[in-house]
Amino acid sequence: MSTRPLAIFGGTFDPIHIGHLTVAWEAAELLDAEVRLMPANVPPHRSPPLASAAERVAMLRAALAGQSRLVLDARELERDGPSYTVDTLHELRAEQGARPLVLLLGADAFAGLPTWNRWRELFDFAHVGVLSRPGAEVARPAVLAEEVAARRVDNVAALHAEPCGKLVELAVTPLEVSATRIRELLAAGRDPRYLLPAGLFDDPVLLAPYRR
Ligand SMILES: Nc1ncnc2c1ncn2[C@@H]1O[C@H](COP(=O)(O)OP(=O)(O)OP(=O)(O)O)[C@@H](O)[C@H]1O
Ligand SMILES: O=C(O)c1ccc[n+]([C@@H]2O[C@H](COP(=O)([O-])O)[C@@H](O)[C@H]2O)c1
Repeated sequence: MSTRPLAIFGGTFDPIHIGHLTVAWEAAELLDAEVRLMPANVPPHRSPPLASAAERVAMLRAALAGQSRLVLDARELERDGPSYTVDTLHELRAEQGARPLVLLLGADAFAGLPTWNRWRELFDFAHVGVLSRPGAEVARPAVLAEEVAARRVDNVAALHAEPCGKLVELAVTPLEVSATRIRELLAAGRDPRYLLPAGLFDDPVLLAPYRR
């Protein structure tokens, strides 16, 4: 079997920035996958976002306009309570049959995986693609290192051949950009225009959550 994978890139996207877009785009190329950006309604393990779900979706729509390789999947906004990834992948697996699913995670998010809800089950539903991120070259906890050793493949073809269970490290262009930094700049009255996607940086309504 070889089917074009479906890759999921979840995040708070408060706001979406050029780091997200660059790594998602490169993952789509490297994996030859459809990539869906999936905003979390209630992101587990962090304080609530400054922008509402509707505001974050409006920013995602503006950021994704004009191309078709990266698409929005807003399904988590329809669920109340913490947006646990295992629940989302369970739902996607039921929809997608045996199609390969790939959960994309920045290296910082991946390092925290053992704290996630039912984290080992994630591999029963999807492969994991770890996206390099500058500043996230931290030691991985031992349980995670064991999981990596058992599941790691170097060739993305292995991800096309099976529906789930493998792990691949994707060397994407390192961009030291974070939503935290962008929020800080906007709150200070600065203009981080080139850290933001076109379609966002000149829109006072979309950026209002960070200036109020
Ligand atoms: N510059 C980047 N390079 C690689 N991965 C990134 C980058 N920015 C974000 N990610 C990844 O995108 C996903 C969603 O991240 P998130 O929306 O929390 O953005 P963030 O910039 O990390 O935000 P914050 O600063 O608010 O924590 C996570 O898997 C994260 O690791
Ligand atoms: O399922 C979990 O327990 C879990 C814990 C922390 C984060 N996540 C997901 O990881 C993605 C990135 O989270 P964040 O906080 O870095 O934006 C987002 O889709 C979250 O819903 C999921």
